[in-house]
Amino acid sequence: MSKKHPIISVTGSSGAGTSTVKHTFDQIFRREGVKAVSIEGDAFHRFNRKDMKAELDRRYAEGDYTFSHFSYEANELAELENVFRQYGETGTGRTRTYVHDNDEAEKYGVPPGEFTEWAPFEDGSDILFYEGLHGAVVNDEVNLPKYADLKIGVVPVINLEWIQKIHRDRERRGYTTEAVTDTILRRMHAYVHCIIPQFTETDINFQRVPVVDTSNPLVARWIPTADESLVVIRFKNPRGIDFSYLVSMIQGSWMSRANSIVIPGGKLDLAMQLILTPMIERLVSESKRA
Ligand SMILES: Nc1ncnc2c1ncn2[C@@H]1O[C@H](COP(=O)(O)OP(=O)(O)OP(=O)(O)O)[C@@H](O)[C@H]1O
Ligand SMILES: O=C(CO)[C@H](O)[C@H](O)COP(=O)(O)O
Repeated sequence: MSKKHPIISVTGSSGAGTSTVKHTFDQIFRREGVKAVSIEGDAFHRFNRKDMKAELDRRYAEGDYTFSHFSYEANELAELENVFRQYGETGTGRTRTYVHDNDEAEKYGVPPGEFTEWAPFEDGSDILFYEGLHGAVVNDEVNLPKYADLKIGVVPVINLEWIQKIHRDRERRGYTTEAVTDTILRRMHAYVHCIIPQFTETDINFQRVPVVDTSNPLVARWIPTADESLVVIRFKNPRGIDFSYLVSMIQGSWMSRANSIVIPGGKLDLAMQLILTPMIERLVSESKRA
């Protein structure tokens, strides 16, 4: 953790909604005059698309069916930890972009499935914002929560997460439902061993829960809307959280546990603003005094 150069990490599985949550953070940063530099977690994939397929084929041939983009070994996590550590110490660092589709290819001038060159963060930032798969990994090699000052989990219930991923990958990345289903299945081992353990490290988890039937996520005609869902917001350390204020400000919310508040899905943006704005303000004001 760093008082001088704070880091916020937002972790979620593929399709969980971390990019969507980033929009809310960007609104808070803009309103609070916070200059944030950001990392899109796929930048730290170890392989480009072609090499990843070759690696998958190699491992399958050896009988290893557990490898995927979720796996630790498929990502440069030691490099990510170095970036976190360097940013915490100096406010500098670097990142790149993994290009997923033709729209991004046009934007970055790099073909889909390839990386842009590494580039330094802009100078003079107040915060480093990470969103991706591995923002709170603790394993034998790295301890990312040690460097992140605020750790957020975006963890929709799994049927909803699959619906979101299927719709997003179909509409924005050109994959078929069958291809996305195969990807979900292939990633299951690493999902259990590499992704979900992070959500006990995170300070706050936002878990969207549909209140409509999602029994067969493979045939859902649309992603359950905000009004078709609730959100469970769990705080790892509830001390200091003014729950009575939150319940009074968020119409239709209630406490489900001493560390968890449940809100209507349509109030997620408001809840994030109410909860995160003071936390971000405190990180930045403390960094200015450090
Ligand atoms: N709170 C929400 N309400 C409704 N739809 C949502 C919500 N969050 C995410 N989605 C939808 O789910 C899909 C996946 O969201 P998003 O792209 O943010 O996921 P992601 O975690 O960034 O995925 P990846 O890590 O693979 O890039 C998108 O179609 C998005 O519009
Ligand atoms: O979204 C991802 C993980 O969250 C991966 O970056 C993505 O699936 C890799 O893309 P592709 O296999 O299409 O090159």
